[in-house]
Amino acid sequence: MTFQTLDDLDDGQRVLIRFDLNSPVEDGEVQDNRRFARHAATLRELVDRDFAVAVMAHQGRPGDDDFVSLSQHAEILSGHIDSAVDHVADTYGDEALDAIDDLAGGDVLVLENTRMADGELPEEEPEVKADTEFVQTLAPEFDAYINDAYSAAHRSHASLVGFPVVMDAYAGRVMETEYEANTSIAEKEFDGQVTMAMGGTKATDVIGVIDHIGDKIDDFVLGGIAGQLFLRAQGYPIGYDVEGMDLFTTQWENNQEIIEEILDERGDQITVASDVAYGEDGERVEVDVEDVDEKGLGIMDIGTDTAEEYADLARESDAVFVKGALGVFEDEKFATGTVTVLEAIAETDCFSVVGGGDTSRAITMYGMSEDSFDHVSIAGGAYIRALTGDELVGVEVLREYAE
Ligand SMILES: Nc1ncnc2c1ncn2[C@@H]1O[C@H](COP(=O)(O)OP(=O)(O)OP(=O)(O)O)[C@@H](O)[C@H]1O
Ligand SMILES: O=C(O)[C@H](O)COP(=O)(O)O
Repeated sequence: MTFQTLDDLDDGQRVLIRFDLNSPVEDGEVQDNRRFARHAATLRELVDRDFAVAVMAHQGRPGDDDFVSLSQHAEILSGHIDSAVDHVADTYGDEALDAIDDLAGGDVLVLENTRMADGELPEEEPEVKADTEFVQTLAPEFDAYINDAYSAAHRSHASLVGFPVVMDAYAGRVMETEYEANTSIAEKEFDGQVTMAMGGTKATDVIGVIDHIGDKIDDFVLGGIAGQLFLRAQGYPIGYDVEGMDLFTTQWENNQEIIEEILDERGDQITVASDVAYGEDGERVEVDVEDVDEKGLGIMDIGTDTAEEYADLARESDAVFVKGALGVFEDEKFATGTVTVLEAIAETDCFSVVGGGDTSRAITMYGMSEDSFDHVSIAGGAYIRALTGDELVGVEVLREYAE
């Protein structure tokens, strides 16, 4: 059985919804991003359908600089739905309960950062989370619980898994679309070539994907840190820490064995860069990997020939999945790899999914339209798990307790 959605819910009820509004915080300011826009669409529907809505979400992790209140998140959401969104600086205490009591149809209230609530952390079984005072106090205040936080659904925290055990639970619109698109790799049959372009800084994630779904993908084309580690494994003096960039040593130590295994068993499915780009005197310089003779090069992008080669492969593909940028696209000099491949995917009518919070930013930054892709995921860790076929506990509990 699958989960229930907003189509199964009668209008005008009192609902408790979980969003994932976890965002970059710069100098104390929460940065607006795609997560707000996506959840705002769900929220707009709930307001239009006259629901009284309380929102739960987390921001950062305890102890980190970005572990802040959700007051700014409420303001940003309000801007997106163009109607009032209140905030209460309490998670489930008296102040929160009073504010919930005052909610009428069409009202929206954002509760305080769920990770400030006793019982939200650590990760435990849904039935254990359901027994927390947090869940036991809030659940009776509402007719239904909605989980829209697909990108946090790999976490077994109270606000994500506890409520479906004790009350009617539904998937929100973001949960529904993300789930469908991200599991497509496991569930869809593609007629022709299936390509996966991967890069970014989290090489361990990328390598895990290759290891898990090698049978479903014809070609992996690599850039970013993972791409350089594969070049290192092939004997090139590439993929070593340079001053100011210590992304390689630990990820190499943790993955050397598996990279060598992958190259042994699936070498013909792996394509790495034949040329790369680095910075010198503020300029982009390109070099063939065969001509790199020192370990100290700070490689920031795949080269132009490689980018064209990857783009050609994308154009020939029936489906393309992307995780992680192929270069440091935030600097225009080093955006060639990422943008050339994304533009090729956007222009062809292959089935395409682009995942990863940072990577999906390149689409907006370089003037591409989200509509040119079948799906642009706002999830990082959850996207990876879905691609590898791993279950997401937040989704499983919605299914398990569906009526
Ligand atoms: N050669 C490189 N050196 C350093 N950083 C790189 C390189 N290539 C790509 N990156 C960086 O990788 C980042 C994106 O990768 P990341 O691993 O964070 O993946 P994501 O999937 O987009 O995000 P998340 O998993 O956090 O949602 C970009 O910000 C880009 O600058
Ligand atoms: O931003 C994310 O990937 C999700 O909100 C999960 O956050 P977490 O990694 O701090 O649990």
